[in-house]
Amino acid sequence: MAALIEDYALIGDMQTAALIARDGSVDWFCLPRFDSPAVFAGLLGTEEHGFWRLAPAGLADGAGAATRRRYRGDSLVLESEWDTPEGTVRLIDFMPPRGAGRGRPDAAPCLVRMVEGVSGRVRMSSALRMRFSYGRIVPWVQREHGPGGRDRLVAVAGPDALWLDADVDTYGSDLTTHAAFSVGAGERVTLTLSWQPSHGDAPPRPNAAQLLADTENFWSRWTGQCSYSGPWREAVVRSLITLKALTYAPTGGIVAAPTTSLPEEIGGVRNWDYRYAWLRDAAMTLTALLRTGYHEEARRWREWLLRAVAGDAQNLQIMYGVAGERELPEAELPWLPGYEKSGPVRIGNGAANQLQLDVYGEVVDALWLGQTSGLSRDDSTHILQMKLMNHLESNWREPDEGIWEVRGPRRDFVHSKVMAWVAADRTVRRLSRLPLEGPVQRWRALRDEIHRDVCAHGYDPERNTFTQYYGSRELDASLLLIPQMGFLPPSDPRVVGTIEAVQRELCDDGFVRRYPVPDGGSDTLGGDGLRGGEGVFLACSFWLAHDLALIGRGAEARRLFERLLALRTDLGLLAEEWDTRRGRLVGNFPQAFSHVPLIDTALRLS
Ligand SMILES: OC[C@H]1O[C@H](O[C@H]2O[C@H](CO)[C@@H](O)[C@H](O)[C@H]2O)[C@H](O)[C@@H](O)[C@@H]1O
Repeated sequence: MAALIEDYALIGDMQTAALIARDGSVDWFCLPRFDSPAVFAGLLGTEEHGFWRLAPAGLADGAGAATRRRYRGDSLVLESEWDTPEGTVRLIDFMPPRGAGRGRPDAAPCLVRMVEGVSGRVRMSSALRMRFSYGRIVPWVQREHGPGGRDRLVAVAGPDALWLDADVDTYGSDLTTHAAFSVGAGERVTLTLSWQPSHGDAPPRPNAAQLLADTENFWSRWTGQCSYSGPWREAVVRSLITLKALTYAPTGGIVAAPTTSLPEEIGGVRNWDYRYAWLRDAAMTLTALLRTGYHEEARRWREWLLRAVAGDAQNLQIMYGVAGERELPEAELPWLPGYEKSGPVRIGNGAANQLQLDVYGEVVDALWLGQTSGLSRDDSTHILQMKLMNHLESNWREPDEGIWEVRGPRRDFVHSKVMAWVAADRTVRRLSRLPLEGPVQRWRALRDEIHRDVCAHGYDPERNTFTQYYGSRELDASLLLIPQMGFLPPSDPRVVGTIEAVQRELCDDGFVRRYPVPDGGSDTLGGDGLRGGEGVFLACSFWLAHDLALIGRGAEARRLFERLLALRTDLGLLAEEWDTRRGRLVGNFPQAFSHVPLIDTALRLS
């Protein structure tokens, strides 16, 4: 059975990622890209769907969890240690970056597992069960004899080949590759798994010690660029590392999370594939990176955006594949039972074809921040921005699926209109600086018209709150972004009224739900077109802390922020949601959309 979501560690090479449980089991690993089929899908099924466990042998059932674990400094190199009756042993897990610009863009993706003896002599056991195509295909495994008895195993299934290099003997049984060995103090045993297309040549044998040094150097150079030195720095830097890990290095695209179908409710149906580049999530990520000194990522994402949108700027999609792919058909994988039986497991994402008008605002806002943060001026970006604005001018009155990607009827979501205002506002500001580049009067008129429309139709004067959509009485946590986006000042009574209404109606244990949903476990259809409930939404809870600070309730804001920080795992990671009843993280993991507002709120509070 898979571990608790909070028990997983993330390692990655900025093209894909792996999740490793406390007991040393890699239960999720897609190769060669984030959105490729998984070779270890035990996370969403059983051990039959693939895993690689490396841990001390002979520990009693249930006693397999590492005694302690941490990332080595500000890096994605994971260190797990077990104190056993035989002695202490350390396992170092990492993936060396192979991205463009670091000399080895085509290097084979590689998972390195190094076992180091700390004291005594500890018997170790490795069980490697490769199941390609999300746990469905047992590969054909062969031994290749190498010089000096250094054999390699190669596992082939269709287009994929995985090469296992081990310092110790391996043997096969139960369609699984095993190794049993021991390490004494000061000894090191390494096992590596490298992916290659099956038609390609054998990848070189990894030099693990060199790769470890390169990987640690990479992360220390990268985190060394961080300009943030305020309070909660450790949490901010870990969030930045996580966001960087979710960036697809060859193109600059950013995935929302490295997983699919971790449920928003244990046992529920709200299970989605997040291994794609949402414009909304990526734009927000960019603003967090820009504010903490990371300009190169912003420049590369801007180029990614231009390429992804190129050719069809009128039909902007709300998400793309990491290389800009448009077709992301949603399908179910019936052979996977789902995380703790939360089915269906889905790949692809039908939300790609939705209309979500807010993305225009998020994208133009990120471009604006880039412009004001010193990113070089770029004509193509300006042309794109004008095309987006032309489209928005004719379409902002349309009902849409909104920020939460509802699968119910389209509505005039207030947040979508507010973000349309943001797009017009940032365009006015840009053209006020560069008057020759466009018709500032036209965009000013549009901006003011949207503002009047939202205030007339999206605000309920009786209850003194903005509402979820025009004509509704319901609330929506995305309204918390109104003051953060500058639509109205924090001191405006309508803003304060909305924040207080969200606190009254959407809070659960002080954390914020996105909007009202049926009770957990219920079979009732919610307003979002889905059955069942979900946890409190961490991004929205950070937004509340941010707003409280904006309206001068700093102590309350800090208390909420600290409570949210306490929900992070021991390794500083956050999923999308929190189940207040079970006290567990739920939803895809780790989730950029949770780490971004963590950074924004820390910046605001500091
Ligand atoms: O709950 C319905 C929708 O949930 C997902 O969307 C959520 O995640 C996105 C990525 O982080 C985020 O941009 C969006 O605002 C969230 O609501 C899912 O991907 C959708 O397909 C689904 O309809």
